[in-house]
Amino acid sequence: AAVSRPRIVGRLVRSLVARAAGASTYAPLPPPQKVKVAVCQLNVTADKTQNLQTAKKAIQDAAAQGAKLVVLPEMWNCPYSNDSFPTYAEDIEGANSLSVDMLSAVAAETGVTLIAGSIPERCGDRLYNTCCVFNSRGELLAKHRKVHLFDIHIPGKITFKESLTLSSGPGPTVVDTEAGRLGIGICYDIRFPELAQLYAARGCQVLIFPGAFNMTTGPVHWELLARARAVDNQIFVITCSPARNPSSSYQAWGHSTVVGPFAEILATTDHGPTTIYADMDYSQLEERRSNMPLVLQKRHDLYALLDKTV
Ligand SMILES: O=C(O)CCC(=O)C(=O)O
Repeated sequence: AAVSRPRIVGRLVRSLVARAAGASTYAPLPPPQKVKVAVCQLNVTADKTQNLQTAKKAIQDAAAQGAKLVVLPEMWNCPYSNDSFPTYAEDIEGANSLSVDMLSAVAAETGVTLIAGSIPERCGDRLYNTCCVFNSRGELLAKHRKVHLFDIHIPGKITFKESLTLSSGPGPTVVDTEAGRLGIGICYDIRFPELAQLYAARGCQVLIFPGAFNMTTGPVHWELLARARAVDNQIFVITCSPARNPSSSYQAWGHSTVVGPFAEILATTDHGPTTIYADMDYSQLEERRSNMPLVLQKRHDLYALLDKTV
């Protein structure tokens, strides 16, 4: 039976969302020191009920393997298309969100911290591409609405305009969880280094990007961007894609990956449905940053990260 879903407003524990300033040195790191993460590269179909079942089983299996942090892909409950977003959208703040009910219940049942990829969110007359974060009691800790919409035109290759249906989110999302301090971005958000820098400056230990790159940009940019964000900020980076579904109009690149703070690949995969695991040791953050103290060596007299959100 589903865990009863208290009013989401009450569950959105905004006080847990770190609002610390974008300092020029890294903020102190909260516990724990080690976290096993599962990154679920789910097969996404046009059947929402099936997508929910697939996600639920993947989370349960990941928890049974000992994962404490579980990550789902971008748009895991619906096909990635502007036609689908309005149809599959749910009111996350409302009482009848099938996806949120399932996620909340399975997080509570398994006791994992759940970074629930993204789903199309309806709020009034707007739609957002939204990632929900649940704690091990199934409470919604935070939600990230994709900040940078995916509007691109590469002639003969790919044209996509999320802004036809979606609105962009208000800002960055830093969330303190039992699995550490996390900075959330969705797919295209990974292309903007300032967002990752801002998260690092606020003491995040891991940057998590549910995403669905494609067959044009995926092969060239997906891993490069994840490793670039990791090496620049000496931080863990997780990307989580849907599996490639041959019958889908949008061919996802797959290749979900976990990157360490030396930009080393800790776990990765090809494009099929699977779950990958990695053990993240947060003491490596201090080690890498003391071996190579980039944040101290920056020429703060020459340039600065301007955080306009505090
Ligand atoms: O940046 C890219 O190449 C792909 C981004 C994307 O697919 C998305 O933001 O959903």
